[in-house]
Amino acid sequence: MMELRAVLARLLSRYEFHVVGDSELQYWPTKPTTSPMDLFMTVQKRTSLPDADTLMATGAPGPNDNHAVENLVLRPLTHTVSADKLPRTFIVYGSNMGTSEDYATQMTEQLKRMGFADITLVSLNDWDFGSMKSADGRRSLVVAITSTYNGMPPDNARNFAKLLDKETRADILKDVDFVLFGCGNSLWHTFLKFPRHLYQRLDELGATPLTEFTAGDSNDELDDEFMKWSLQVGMILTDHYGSSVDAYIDAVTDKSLPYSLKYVDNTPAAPFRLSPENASVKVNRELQDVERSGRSTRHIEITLDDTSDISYMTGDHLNIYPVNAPDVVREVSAILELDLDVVFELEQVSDASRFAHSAAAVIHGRACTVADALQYVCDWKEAPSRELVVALSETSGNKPAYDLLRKAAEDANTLGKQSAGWSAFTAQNRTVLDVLRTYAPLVRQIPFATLLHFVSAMDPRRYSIASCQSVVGNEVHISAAIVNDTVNGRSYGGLATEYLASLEAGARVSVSHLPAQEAFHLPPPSDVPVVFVGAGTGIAPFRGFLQEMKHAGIGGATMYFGCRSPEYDYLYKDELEQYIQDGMLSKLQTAFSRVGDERKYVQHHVSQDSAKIWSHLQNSGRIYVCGSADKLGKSMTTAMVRIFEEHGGLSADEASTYLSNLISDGRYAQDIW
Ligand SMILES: Cc1cc2nc3c(=O)[nH]c(=O)nc-3n(C[C@H](O)[C@H](O)[C@H](O)COP(=O)(O)O)c2cc1C
Repeated sequence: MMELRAVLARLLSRYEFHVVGDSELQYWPTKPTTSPMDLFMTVQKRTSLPDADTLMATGAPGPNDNHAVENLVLRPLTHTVSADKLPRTFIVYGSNMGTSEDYATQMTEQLKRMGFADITLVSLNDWDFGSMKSADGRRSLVVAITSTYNGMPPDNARNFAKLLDKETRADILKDVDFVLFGCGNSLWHTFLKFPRHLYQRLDELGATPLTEFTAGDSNDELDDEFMKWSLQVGMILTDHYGSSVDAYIDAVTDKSLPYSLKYVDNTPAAPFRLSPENASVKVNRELQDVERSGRSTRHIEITLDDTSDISYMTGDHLNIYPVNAPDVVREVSAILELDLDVVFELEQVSDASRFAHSAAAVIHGRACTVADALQYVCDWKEAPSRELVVALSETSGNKPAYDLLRKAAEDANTLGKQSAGWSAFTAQNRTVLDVLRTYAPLVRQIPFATLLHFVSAMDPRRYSIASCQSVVGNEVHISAAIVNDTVNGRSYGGLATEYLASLEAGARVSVSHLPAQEAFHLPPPSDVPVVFVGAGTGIAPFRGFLQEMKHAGIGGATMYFGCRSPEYDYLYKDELEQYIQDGMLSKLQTAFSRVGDERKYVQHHVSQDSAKIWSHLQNSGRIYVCGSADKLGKSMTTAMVRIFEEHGGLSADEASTYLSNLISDGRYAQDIW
């Protein structure tokens, strides 16, 4: 796809395109900006070039009068603007889990290579947007990339968002052009809420959007959408500011690799870990009757080192840094024919990286053994990247045995990841490890540094904390559902959960603490009643809340808990029944989905209790929901909207707004994934 765009850019800089006829263009309804229907053009070699400076000064149309074409024409090379004439650029991001930050780093690299010299990369909180008004009328460019959490800004954008909303000077950003990419997940009721809000506020404060609002969905092909957007933005900026077309083409097609590998003699001073080992496993026990359920959920108690400096609130999250199993490490080293004890360093030889979160980017700067790289850094269980598949296909020659691989690479480059070729390939090669196994001879032709560049570093996995620190002291408890899918006769264990399941008492682990959103904590003791709704391991934070309530001597909570059967996966049954005896729970409603003919889920019970739920909310009550976004989060949203329609006499729209207001007031708090 990148190559096609680059070819397009070259064509546009060398030829004039004129649309035949003057009727208004119609677009395919599903792609209203990118896919025109029945578009016919004449093509002529450029003989005279439009004057870029005149165009920029007057905004006058170029030699192509047709609007659709005018928007696409890239300025010719002879009028390339020097770096100091290009705008000062702020690449600003809001990100909790690193995706938007990663994309912002990639945009920084792309823009640098396009010739933009004055670039500042900062989180939204660190961006001083109040000082953007220019003294000399020179324009600035803002490239904003942000996610959203429960419809709110990410943590490193929260303070910024408060200032932005307070800002009343309508022209404060009048010297600013901006482009924005939103990251979200369509499973959330508040899909892309903050990125949309940011786009609107930047516009209201006088900034000029250079593209329409664009976003991706992490429940779909987020990376693909970002890639398309970054290429489109590159073209638009080249056109708008007159930067070099060739530099743009080089920036988006440069395949030079950023790292070279050097083997070194000395053993690294310290083992290579993404985060230091700072805790030990105390207990790791099964919560289900595995024989009957066929599934496993582990209750894990972790003792924090005194030096770990972790203090948490009930309802917060714990990050666990996964470690690859020793047999995977041995297998990968055998495939790569690498000695595990060898020590290497990576040297940066170019800034061409589009993978800020690659294993190579993380290792770069420190000596590392092959063993540590394979065990503690590389994510062998992630889906293969397009770049890895393309690199392998380039070494595959014409052998028919590699047809599937070549077709995948070709389709991914031209049609994207929805294409038949890519889908057929990933159906058989779900993980990088699968690819290494299937294409071992090709993998060995790729330098190790290149492989490290195409494989991500393992992300920590986040678990809801299932304990209250006032009760358990220097411990932290979690409940982990162990993922184990079988596809094509192969077993695919979850990266972190398979690791967690394997941990024995005494095992050392790396953990860190993540605060939950403000609303997902218990209200002050004297305050309002609470309702907990959870399914499966969604019970975890409520176990912590109930410990806290007992510790504080508070009672009266209502709990809806869903699982399959009281016989085999009723997690923490004894503890919950004890909380009823002790009065922390005044009502415990269970929903069993595999008992009897009728499948019952928690939302059905919540709907049945609609009058109570409505009156609970009228009495300033709070509702907490924890479980899968797809299954529980969505159906609870539907159930709540119906309750508001029925008891509040609200229309569907009003009921949705009512729910949104409860969420922003922190009275309907969700911890869903
Ligand atoms: C606890 C939690 C809450 C989330 N809330 C929302 C939301 O309200 N709306 C949305 O569109 N996406 C939501 N998401 C999805 C993230 O915004 C999405 O995964 C995004 O790509 C993360 O980007 P980041 O790594 O830059 O933070 C949520 C994800 C989590 C884990």
